[in-house]
Amino acid sequence: MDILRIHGGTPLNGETHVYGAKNAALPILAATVMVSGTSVIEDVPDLEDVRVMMQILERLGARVRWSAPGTIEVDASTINKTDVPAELMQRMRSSIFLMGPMLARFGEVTLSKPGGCVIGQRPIDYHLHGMRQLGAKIDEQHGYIRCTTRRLVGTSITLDFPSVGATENLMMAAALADGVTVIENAAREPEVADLAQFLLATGATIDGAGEDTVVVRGCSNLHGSAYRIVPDRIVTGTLLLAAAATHGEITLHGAQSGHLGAILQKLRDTGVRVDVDRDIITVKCEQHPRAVDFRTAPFPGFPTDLQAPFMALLTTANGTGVIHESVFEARFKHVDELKRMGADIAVDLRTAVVRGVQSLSGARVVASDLRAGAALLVAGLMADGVTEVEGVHHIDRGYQSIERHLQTLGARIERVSNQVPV
Ligand SMILES: CC(=O)N[C@H]1[C@@H](OP(=O)(O)OP(=O)(O)OC[C@H]2O[C@@H](n3ccc(=O)[nH]c3=O)[C@H](O)[C@@H]2O)O[C@H](CO)[C@@H](O)[C@@H]1O
Ligand SMILES: C=C(OP(=O)(O)O)C(=O)O
Repeated sequence: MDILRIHGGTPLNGETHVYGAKNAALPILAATVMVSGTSVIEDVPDLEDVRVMMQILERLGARVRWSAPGTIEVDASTINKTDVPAELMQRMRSSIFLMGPMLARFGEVTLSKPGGCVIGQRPIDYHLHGMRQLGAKIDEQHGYIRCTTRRLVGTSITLDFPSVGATENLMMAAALADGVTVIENAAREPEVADLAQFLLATGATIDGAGEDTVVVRGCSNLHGSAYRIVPDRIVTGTLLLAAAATHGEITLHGAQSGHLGAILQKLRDTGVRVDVDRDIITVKCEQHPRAVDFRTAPFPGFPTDLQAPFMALLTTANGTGVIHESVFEARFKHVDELKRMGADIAVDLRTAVVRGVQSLSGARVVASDLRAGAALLVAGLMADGVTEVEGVHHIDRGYQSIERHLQTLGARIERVSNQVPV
């Protein structure tokens, strides 16, 4: 087992680049199964989830390889299986993205319940309901989900909640369906728009992705293309928060500030200085941050994936901040670990009240999920003394070589292998 050992108290300083977004790369890699010809996907982060997606594609029969650092080539013409192995399904939430594309191209797919961060129940009922509306037959038995169709037919689908995954899955299925599909109350996250851009590059016809009504005109064939993934707004936000929390100054290149409106505004509200110049964001913390309140919400609201790292910043802010988590019902698992480090946080259902303390003190803590892990890294970087973070495999699902990335910004952090859990 790996741990991350952090000697806290050193301000982050320096410059670095932001890499492509996990949450865009994963559905786009899944979408390559619909393409006749080779897809070349650039700026793909080397993450555990990306490797699992590559394994799934390989097990289905596709030819998949890293053709250069950050570039994955997929030739899906050799796919000869339609069962997604259950052990790979369980490794991440994004395995569910095989449903729409496989169904659209082969008329059948067998999956099981996806894994991913345990931050709530995370049902897949919107995905299943939408696929049925498009004409799929779905049998759920013994933990397997068997989806079949003679042909998918475009229709009108209204989501009960703007689910990112359901919007993406249905958009992919609709791209090869007969006729027009209209998805209402669609998720507006930038990763939805990025998936649509990839599909457009392959010849699909999609209007409105990134808005709340998406219109997909089905076509009979998608062709190979090269596509560059959008920068990761959650990694960008995490680094900005880590810099602010350590009272440092960093500059991020290749960032998309337009995707970070809510988080940049909240950071400014704490008194942190944020400067944006095209794709460059600089953050500088000149004074002790003051507490702010926020509630998470679908895009363009405050992203739930940055709730935990922002909470870490608030633990030592001046005053009391109130956080409401409206997207997932169980996304406060980092709270007990932050409290072990000296934070003063009270939780009532989906609301956390964070009273700023003077300082955090390093401790051995456990990351229960990806962004909880990010919060503990931020906390460890700002704490007095040494923090050791267990559960690093969660962090590796979403942050590429996190210790090396933070080291380039002056952090005193190392990965220690073969540790016995306490
Ligand atoms: C790989 C990926 O892109 N993951 C992101 C995606 O997850 P994911 O696509 O799983 O998140 P959703 O937007 O679907 O989930 C939002 C809410 O809808 C509920 N829901 C969702 C689907 C469904 O069929 N039924 C249902 O009830 C969920 O339980 C949750 O409460 O968006 C989340 C919300 O921005 C982010 O935190 C995740 O990082
Ligand atoms: C919740 C997340 O990921 P996933 O949906 O892949 O579990 C995340 O990226 O914070």
